[in-house]
Amino acid sequence: MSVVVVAIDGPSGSGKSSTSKAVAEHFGWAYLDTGAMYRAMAWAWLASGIAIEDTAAVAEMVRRTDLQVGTDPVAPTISVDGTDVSAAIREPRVSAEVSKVSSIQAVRDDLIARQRAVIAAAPGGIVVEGRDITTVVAPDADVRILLVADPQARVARRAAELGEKATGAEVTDQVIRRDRDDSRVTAFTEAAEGVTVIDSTYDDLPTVVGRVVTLVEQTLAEEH
Ligand SMILES: Nc1ncnc2c1ncn2[C@@H]1O[C@H](COP(=O)(O)OP(=O)(O)OP(=O)(O)O)[C@@H](O)[C@H]1O
Ligand SMILES: Nc1ccn([C@H]2C[C@H](O)[C@@H](COP(=O)(O)O)O2)c(=O)n1
Repeated sequence: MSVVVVAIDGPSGSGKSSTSKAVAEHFGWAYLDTGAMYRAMAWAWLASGIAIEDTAAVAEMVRRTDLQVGTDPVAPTISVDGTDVSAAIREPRVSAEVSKVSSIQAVRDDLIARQRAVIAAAPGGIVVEGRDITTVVAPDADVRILLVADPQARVARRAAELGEKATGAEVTDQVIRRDRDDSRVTAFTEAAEGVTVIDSTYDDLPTVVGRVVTLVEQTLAEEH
């Protein structure tokens, strides 16, 4: 039996992680946060002392790094060479630097191969979220969604989530500047052909989850 793949892309703060986890949990499927993989490699790079300009050395470090990703949507985990970095990769210092690492093509090639291996090994189904899932990682996914929201809503959500852990300037940087940098290497600002756009600006999380679940159910019913 083949794996059901739901691919969700979108800008920072549009709700990809929250929505994907809830949809995966609803169906009893796995969940893959590809952004966490880039964050984990950025965390490793920050500890390495390698100059970012030496892209070959950064890519080699990534190639040698053991990355373990847990795909339980209720308790996703991620570790680098045996160290649990689940909390550390969310720190503002990682958010501020991750785009430098994720914009190195050799790093992307390495992580995309690992992402495809996780997808292929998923039992039953998997919800995969990121920036290039609908276009590069899994363009043949059963369901492909671009989850968007207005920049003001995304900044407000991130600010509420981080509270005193980040200043207003850091929040704006994490959302607006990061999207600008990330969109140079991944195409998540426009929906590719066959991708369904879901706008979460005015809908709360349960409503958005319900829309995705309905879309998945309709698509699977049409496939059979
Ligand atoms: N539909 C929604 N309405 C209101 N708040 C939401 C909604 N969806 C998600 N949120 C909240 O917005 C914040 C960002 O959501 P989430 O982390 O899922 O976004 P994301 O797209 O995965 O972001 P990033 O790509 O930066 O990791 C979280 O605090 C989450 O609880
Ligand atoms: N498929 C992906 C997923 C993520 N990235 C990059 C871009 C983001 O700035 C960074 C962290 O992702 P987030 O945790 O905010 O979703 O990783 C990418 O290039 N491709």
